[in-house]
Amino acid sequence: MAEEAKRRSDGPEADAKRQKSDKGEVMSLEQVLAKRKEENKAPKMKFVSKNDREKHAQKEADKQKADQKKKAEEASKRRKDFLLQEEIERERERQREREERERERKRREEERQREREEREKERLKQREEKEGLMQTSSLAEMNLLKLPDQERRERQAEKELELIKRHYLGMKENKKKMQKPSEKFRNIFNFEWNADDDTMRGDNNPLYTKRLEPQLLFGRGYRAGIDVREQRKNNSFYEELIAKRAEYSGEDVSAFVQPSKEPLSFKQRDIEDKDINKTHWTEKPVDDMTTRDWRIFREDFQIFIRGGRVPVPMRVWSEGPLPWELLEAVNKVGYARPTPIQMQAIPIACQCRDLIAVAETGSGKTAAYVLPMLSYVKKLPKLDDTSAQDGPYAIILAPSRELVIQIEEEARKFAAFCDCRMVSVVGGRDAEAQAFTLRQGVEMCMATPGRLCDSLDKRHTVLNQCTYVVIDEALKAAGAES
Ligand SMILES: Nc1ncnc2c1ncn2[C@@H]1O[C@H](COP(=O)(O)OP(=O)(O)OP(=O)(O)O)[C@@H](O)[C@H]1O
Repeated sequence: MAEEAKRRSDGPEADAKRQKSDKGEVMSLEQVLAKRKEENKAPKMKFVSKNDREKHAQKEADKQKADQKKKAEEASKRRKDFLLQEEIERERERQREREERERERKRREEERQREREEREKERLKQREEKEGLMQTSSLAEMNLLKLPDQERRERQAEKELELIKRHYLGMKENKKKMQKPSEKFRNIFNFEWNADDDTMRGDNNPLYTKRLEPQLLFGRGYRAGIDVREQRKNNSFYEELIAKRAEYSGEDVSAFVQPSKEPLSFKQRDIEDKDINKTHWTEKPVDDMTTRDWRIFREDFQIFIRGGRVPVPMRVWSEGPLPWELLEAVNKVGYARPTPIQMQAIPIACQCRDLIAVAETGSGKTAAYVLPMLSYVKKLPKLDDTSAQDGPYAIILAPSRELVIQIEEEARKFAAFCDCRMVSVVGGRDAEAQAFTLRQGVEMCMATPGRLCDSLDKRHTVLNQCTYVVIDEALKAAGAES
């Protein structure tokens, strides 16, 4: 553009000169002017209809699209070629590795084969040497080395035949006798004592005239360390004692003498057992219940026990250890049968044994510990003005006020029948009234741990004679305290 502008500004003369220098010939001024006029002539305007313009635009767009498509195809082809090339390269690499591995395997195989062959050779060599040695030694053994060949072969065959016979016909070989060390040294320490030299014979010593025998009938007449059943067969300790007693005092002792039982045979015992086991526990009186029946009973009610000498459960209230007043109370309250926890826990608790009982909610745990507690308290002397100062006989601890009140309600159902007084010591109630009742004297006290400690601190009561403690929801109660 800058060149064009310069050319125009220079004028026709400079232009003519340039033309001349360009082509090697000089143009006339007119020619230059004509040419410039020609060049400066405005381009001829041409009318293009809208349709044509649209067609043109469409053509342009198609062209562009085709170009783009072509470019995309080319790029895709290039990419495919590239990937193909890469894949080929990779395959070549893999092939190379395979060949390498194969070569390595072959080399190792050859090496192993060589080693094997060497070992085999070595073994053969050793065997040959050994056989040679053996042959020489066996020949030497038979004194055949110096013999001529024919004779040696005959002797060797004889020897072989003898060996075969010994092996297959079981001919005995005289083994060399070995002497045991104990036999060897037996005769070394041989004390030649005279029988008269034995001082233990005690011909003269009065100590040994009567040998000491263990006191068989000491205590109950059994010797320790010897089977008791065996001893019992021969022992008449009690019979002798009873006979002596009868002789001495002239008493009738027939009641003490037990008729000896003839032991039953296993078969008889089986028959008896079967007869007893035929009846179900529901049809048996309590005295006929066997250990097996009690086991079935516990299984039926899902009672699981731990501990030693656990008393049998009560099947019905009347079979239990509760006094008649409490049985009447239970009847009045309307508890027809004991629940499983009551069946097992009441007989244990009535023996005043420590007990941990676990049962689901609403299974009658409260009655299971309240009834034995009432039974225990009932047997103790009634509290008077003096003994009331030593506090209650029994306490029940529960973690919450609501539970204590619930326990009190349950206990009151039965307490009236055995004239037992009780109080619940909980928060939210008149503390003075509770202290007053405690001082008046109560056999049973239900309390939350916190409030009971409070009462003890304030000297409302003491626990000088409390020997029966129940902790309901023990885990929670412990948690509440801590
Ligand atoms: N032998 C029984 N026969 C019929 N009802 C019973 C018997 N024993 C207890 N019950 C009743 O069963 C209900 C639940 O008893 P209880 O509150 O003692 O159960 P629980 O196991 O102590 O429950 P929780 O775990 O909530 O303290 C009470 O209403 C009680 O009167």
